[in-house]
Amino acid sequence: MEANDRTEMTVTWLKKHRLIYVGATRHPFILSIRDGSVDISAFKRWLGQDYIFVRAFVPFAASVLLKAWKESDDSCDVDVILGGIAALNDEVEWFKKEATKWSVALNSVVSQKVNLDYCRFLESLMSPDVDYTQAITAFWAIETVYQESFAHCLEDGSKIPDELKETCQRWGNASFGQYCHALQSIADRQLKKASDDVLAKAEVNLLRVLESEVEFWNMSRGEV
Ligand SMILES: Cc1ncc(CNC=O)c(N)n1
Repeated sequence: MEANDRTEMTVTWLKKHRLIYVGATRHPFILSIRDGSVDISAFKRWLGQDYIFVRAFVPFAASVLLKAWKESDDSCDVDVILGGIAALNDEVEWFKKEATKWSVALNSVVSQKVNLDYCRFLESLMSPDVDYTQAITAFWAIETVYQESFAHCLEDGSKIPDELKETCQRWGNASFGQYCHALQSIADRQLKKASDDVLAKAEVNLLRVLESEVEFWNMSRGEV
């Protein structure tokens, strides 16, 4: 590959940073859901913390939508992102229902440091100084880690406990996969025409997302 080949930048980056990507998408927590050995207290911790994260992810998604509307040459981007926001609306309700099922009191969950740091990072990406290319690349990466992780749980040979199937289906289903691919195409199109400076920043942000996702799973297992 030529050093300046910008075709499918996201694919190039995921190859380059494969170890951390695999760390985020094949984490022991995910593997334990897949093989049925998951510690239920870890699952409940994840549920409470992820609800806090998702609530911060909603305004981030809204900021990406705003940037798409202002900066994108293709009005379809707004539709893709709006679809993501609609899914988030369902997701917030799902978390409430799921929390009741597992007796997790969402309003008394205290955000852990890893989660606070990740939410603060999201907030930094909401700044108007961060351009659409950087924002959409981070957005794609965040959604894709969950899609890849939970889709792996659903692959052949899995022994997911019945009561966790819905969780895996939420992010592992085919239509969420298509949505992630649509985000990836948008990110690749934007990265192709970005300045070297924006490209460098987008890659740093991608690494930050992948590291944060690994830490989020570690936290869920009670390891931080
Ligand atoms: C920590 C984390 N990363 C990604 C997602 C998936 N995006 C929205 O739901 C999520 N829920 N939580």
